[in-house]
Amino acid sequence: MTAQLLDGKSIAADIRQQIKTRVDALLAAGQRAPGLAVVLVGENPASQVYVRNKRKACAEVGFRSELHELPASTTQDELLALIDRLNADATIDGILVQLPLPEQIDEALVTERILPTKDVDGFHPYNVGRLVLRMPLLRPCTPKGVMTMLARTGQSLAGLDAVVIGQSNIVGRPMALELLAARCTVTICHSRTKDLAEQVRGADIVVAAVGRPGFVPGEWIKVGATVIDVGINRTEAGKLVGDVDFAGCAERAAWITPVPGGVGPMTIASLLENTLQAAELHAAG
Ligand SMILES: Nc1nc2c(c(=O)[nH]1)N[C@@H](CN(C=O)c1ccc(C(=O)N[C@@H](CCC(=O)O)C(=O)O)cc1)CN2
Repeated sequence: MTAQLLDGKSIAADIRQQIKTRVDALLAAGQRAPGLAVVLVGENPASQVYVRNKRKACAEVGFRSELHELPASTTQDELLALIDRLNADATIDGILVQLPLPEQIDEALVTERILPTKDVDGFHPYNVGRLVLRMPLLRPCTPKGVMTMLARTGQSLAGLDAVVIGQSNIVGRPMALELLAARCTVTICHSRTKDLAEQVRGADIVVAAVGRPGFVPGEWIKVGATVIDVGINRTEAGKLVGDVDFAGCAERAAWITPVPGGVGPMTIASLLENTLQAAELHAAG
């Protein structure tokens, strides 16, 4: 079997086109463009790429975005003060603080400072709590993008066995909640999981989000499974690779996401959807 590609780049382009159409309608109705504030602390090269890609996508769909670049030496209080100002800014519908943050800053404290209705990353406990309680509002971008990709396969997820490898707050844990809400039977695997290969071998859907290049070999994949690779690993040669052995997994899977060009672009597309949703929430008062 050679897997069908879940082409995140083209799915994200479709979503951007739909959003641009909705923004054009807002503008035609005399409303302002949605506004996104992007906060970047430090000089992490990967974060600089992601922030640039996010703002480029904003421009393409007609959002207004503003970049707040702070030095790596920024104190926690300085960052919290900026967030307070952005929370109070009525022209800002969404606020995102690019992660990771320098070690002197508590990411959880920063995340909780963002108004839940401006939390377009969906990381605030309020928004995660709503996901737990099946009352989703603003959903974490990467898991939301994965669900959009899974919908494109046309398969019903109800009753499927899903294995999520990785338990991070921004991917693994909310990913498991999204799959549970879609009525999958979900297993979250992590560094202490016994016999990981056996867990994966039983999965109809495998989401790899461990940050280890080529971690999931093809021999672990059930024939006909769907493989979602969230990994973004840069090799010594500077090549981007995912968390799965793509060639090996593609021989057995029915569907697979590429890296690059898979989940990454969908993360940004979901951010745009969240920002438009936040703008509509704010316009509704
Ligand atoms: N505040 C946030 N920080 C981080 C998030 C997040 O959702 N919110 N997620 C990740 C990084 N991330 C978003 O910021 C992200 C990663 C990758 C891509 C992407 O488009 N990747 C491309 C390749 C890009 C490249 O050339 O390196 C692809 O996979 O095709 C977008 C967003 C951690 N931080």
